[in-house]
Amino acid sequence: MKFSNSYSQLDNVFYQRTSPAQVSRPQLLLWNQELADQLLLTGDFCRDKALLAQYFSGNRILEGADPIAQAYAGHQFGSFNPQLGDGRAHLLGEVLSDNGLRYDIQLKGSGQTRFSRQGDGKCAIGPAVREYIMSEAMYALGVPSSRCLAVTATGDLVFRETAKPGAVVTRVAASHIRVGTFEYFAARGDLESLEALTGFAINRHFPEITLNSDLDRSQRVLHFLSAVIDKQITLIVNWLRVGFIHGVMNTDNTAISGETIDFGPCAMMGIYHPGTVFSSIDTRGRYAFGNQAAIGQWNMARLAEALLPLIDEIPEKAVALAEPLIRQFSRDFEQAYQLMLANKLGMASLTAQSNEQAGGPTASLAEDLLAQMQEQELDYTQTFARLTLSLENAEEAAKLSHELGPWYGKWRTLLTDEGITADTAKSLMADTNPVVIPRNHHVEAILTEYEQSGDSREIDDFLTVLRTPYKLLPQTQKFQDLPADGDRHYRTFCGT
Ligand SMILES: Nc1ncnc2c1ncn2[C@@H]1O[C@H](COP(=O)(O)OP(=O)(O)OP(=O)(O)O)[C@@H](O)[C@H]1O
Ligand SMILES: [Mg+2]
Repeated sequence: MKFSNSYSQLDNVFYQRTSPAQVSRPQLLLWNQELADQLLLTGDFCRDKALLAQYFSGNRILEGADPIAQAYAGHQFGSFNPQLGDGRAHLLGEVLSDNGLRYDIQLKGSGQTRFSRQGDGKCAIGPAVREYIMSEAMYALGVPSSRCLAVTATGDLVFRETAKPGAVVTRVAASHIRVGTFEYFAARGDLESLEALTGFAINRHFPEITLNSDLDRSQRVLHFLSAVIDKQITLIVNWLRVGFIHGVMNTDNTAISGETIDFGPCAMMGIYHPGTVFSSIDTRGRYAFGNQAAIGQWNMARLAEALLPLIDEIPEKAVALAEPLIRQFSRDFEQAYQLMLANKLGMASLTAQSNEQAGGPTASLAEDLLAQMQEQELDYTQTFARLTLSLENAEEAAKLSHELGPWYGKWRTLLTDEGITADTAKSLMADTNPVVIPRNHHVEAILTEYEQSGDSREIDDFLTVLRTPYKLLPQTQKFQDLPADGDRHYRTFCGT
């Protein structure tokens, strides 16, 4: 593994240089060979589980790594906390992947740092394995996401409500720069670091902005903000496409790269309802399924605020330049969201009328379906998968026509009117509507079983199914049945 360490070459206000904690008995629990191959991780040590456990528990440091804990701040449930940072994570460095892109390799659960506050710096096996499963599922679903290379048991206990076995999860992401990283320097009035961070983030994620020599500083920063907003829109539209609820969309959990990070209290929506919330601490539903776009926009407004001093020295002027980009979020999101729903219904673009006016036939057809799903308490994933199937299966079509009433006929008529054949619609829908999601009750059952038996075969089976979410495998059904209680009693917790 060949590291570069561009982040740790920034000024030391950006991080604390610190080593992961030593652990008692490291044991490799999960290893992601496909990801290792993509990261061009070769060499004998990759075949030596004991050695991998040493490296990915933090007991040994890979050659060339320069471990740091990154500083960041963040708005948590709307309140600003100026001092967060990696309280239980160590960034080892960056590697070049087979796609020519640079990825961070970070250990999480790897011990205390200067940013730990009251925390123990650790992670239990359950949340570590959960992050591995959920992030791999998201990646396979085609949703921008951080991924996991490994989960390593530490052999040490972690004290939560009870004593639990500890683990270190190795996370891979395009970077770990968060909206909260910008807020950290803005709140301190450290404009020099803010500018350095912005330059770093632009080089790393949007090099085309650096290459455009026509832009002055203000324009570069505005282009950057706009590019981050576009990525957030794409991310959230994808979450809504597959029924993902992040659960803790604080600005410290919002990556500039536009990837899903921090899988602490996340969950999947079964029965469609925009108010769906599973996180035990989200008592007011701030991060409910249907609120995610509005929160995404709110988070982008926090990023814009942090960037204001780089946009113009005169605050009013800076606001006047940044504000239209934040307002544009709503329009761009709506467009992307409606297009995504159209795709879920087999239409590659919004119909001509929908493009001209909000509430055109495609948009209202989709809205009507969602309203009906909500009222009839239908499963989101299953309903779209059944609609897909119904295009080639008359029996399914008859059933749906009965269950959904006139809506079904209206949809088929619109497809015909738009000149879209059943085959064309079906192939688009099959690529847009997953038949497999990491259903909450299965994720929990698998984690419980694993914590009791230590046998990872069931996890492997589950992952095999999750890795082909648009295809039914013989063993798929086993992991796709619906929970008896419709997830009404399901709760998630931050993995702290
Ligand atoms: N057990 C812990 N020990 C020390 N710090 C912690 C612990 N758990 C969380 N924190 C810190 O609390 C803050 C918020 O935690 P949060 O649950 O959002 O993040 P996380 O799951 O630790 O990490 P990430 O966002 O990197 O996935 C972060 O600064 C995090 O480092
Ligand atoms: Mg976090």
